[in-house]
Amino acid sequence: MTPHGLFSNWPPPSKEILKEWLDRQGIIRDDSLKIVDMEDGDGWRLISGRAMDIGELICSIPKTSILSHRTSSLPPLPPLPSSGSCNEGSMNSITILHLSLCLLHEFRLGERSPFYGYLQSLPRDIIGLPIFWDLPEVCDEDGKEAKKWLRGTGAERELRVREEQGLGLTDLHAFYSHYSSHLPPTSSHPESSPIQAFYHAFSLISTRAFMIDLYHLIALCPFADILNHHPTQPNTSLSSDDFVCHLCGSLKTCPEHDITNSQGIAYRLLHLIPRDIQRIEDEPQDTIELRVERPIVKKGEEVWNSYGDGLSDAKLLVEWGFLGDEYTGDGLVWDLEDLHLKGEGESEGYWELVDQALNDFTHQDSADDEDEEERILCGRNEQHPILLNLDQSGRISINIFSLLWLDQIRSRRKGEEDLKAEDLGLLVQAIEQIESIWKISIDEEYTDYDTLLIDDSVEVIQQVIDLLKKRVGRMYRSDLGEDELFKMRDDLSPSDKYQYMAMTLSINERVLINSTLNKWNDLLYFMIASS
Ligand SMILES: C[S@@+](CC[C@H](N)C(=O)[O-])C[C@H]1O[C@@H](n2cnc3c(N)ncnc32)[C@H](O)[C@@H]1O
Repeated sequence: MTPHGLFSNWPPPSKEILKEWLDRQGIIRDDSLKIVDMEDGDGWRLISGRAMDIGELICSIPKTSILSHRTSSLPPLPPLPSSGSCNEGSMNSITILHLSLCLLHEFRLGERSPFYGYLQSLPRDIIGLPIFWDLPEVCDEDGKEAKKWLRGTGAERELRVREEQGLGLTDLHAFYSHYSSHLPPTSSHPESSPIQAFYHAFSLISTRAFMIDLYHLIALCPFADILNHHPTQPNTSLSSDDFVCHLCGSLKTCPEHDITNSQGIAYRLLHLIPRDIQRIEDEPQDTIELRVERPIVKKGEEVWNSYGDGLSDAKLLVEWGFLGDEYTGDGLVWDLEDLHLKGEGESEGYWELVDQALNDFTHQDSADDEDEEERILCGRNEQHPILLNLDQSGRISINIFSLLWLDQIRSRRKGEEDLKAEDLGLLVQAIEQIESIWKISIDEEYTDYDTLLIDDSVEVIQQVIDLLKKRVGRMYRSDLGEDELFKMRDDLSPSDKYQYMAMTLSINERVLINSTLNKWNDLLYFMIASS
């Protein structure tokens, strides 16, 4: 049993109690939707009893029924003694930790919580997120072994990012040791709860809370949180008007807090077309909706949500505790330190140079370009233009190549000369040249190519190869081949579920890196042999 001390007298989760509670809250659901058990018996999912077309309503949830720090009865928190810097990351972490405390408070209230009908439906054990894998009392020996397999993977990086944002295990401890005495005693919990109770609440917030609006910030959305995530073909996503009054949460113009225009409409609504403003002003209540988007829902099949676009397996594992079956996301990501460019690459001037060179250079992914998958470099990521990654198709980002190439020019000149405008022109030529040599090498047509820039490019190719080798070399049991690893994973006992996920992630990343390494080695060999 999970040692959090919660739910000792609670009957098992009941779908009926949940449905009655949802009805009382005015949460509207399509009649054909059915809550059923997950195939492995661990949790629930949603099935549709009929085909549903695009635009049809799956559910509508009044914001009064969501569980946020605004709707919880936990008294407002006093400030942390030293909240340090108040950047976006730390605000985000405080919001998550605060809502975890609110949820724990509601659990401690038990049947006296107005959310009881919903709370009783939630998982009773701590969700085994990787942040807890080192704790045998939460994740047994399986977690400890699994943690080793995360070494060098994207999940290790995601865990580091979470720590930098103030969501590491030590942050959970610091927050809870400061605020646990702030939890009011309840009839079933007159004493403070152990840290494991806070872990449990945190694991539920990490895996189930959604961003709602400027007033509630993040919240648990009953019923909407039954939907599982589909990485590539979700049927729906949660929609909430987030531009509410941040003081009272009103979506329609609020006479008390809003600054209005001459027609009495709040400025925060003026980005909308008049028809939508009218709809908002006339609506009796503000709701969160899930509607069928693309593709349509099929009869008898699961209705899938999207927890976010392009979420990588590493992120899904760290924040939601599972792996998707399909590869999405940015692939493998490097930092400037990994490229030994921390100093230079961090300076804006350096990125400006790369930007200047690449801005006019069209090497963006385009669906109608048949050769796209055959390239050795991938274009810049629209959302993160300075991302240093290896994409899921085994292409190194043009940013990595560019930074290494400029660095190669600088080191050839031994720092005696700054980079010049002509160098940017040469960089673009080098990119085009690498692509065309790669194409010649795979087409096996031994055509002549211009050998200008070859020496520098060969150096850069060596560095890309080193970068990839180093990444695999850092992984746990990097001495083992892919076949041995697959066998080891498939021989695991069914109870070693964390090891299974961690090994799967680690093996998938190795397969991607090794296939990319083969391509760059082939390219290097071809260039040396044909020059
Ligand atoms: C918002 S809840 C969804 C409801 C969940 N099935 C339940 O019964 O509690 C998110 C959790 O569901 C599970 N989940 C969601 N999508 C999944 C998927 N595609 N495959 C496996 N598990 C998934 C993960 O455990 C995740 O942390």
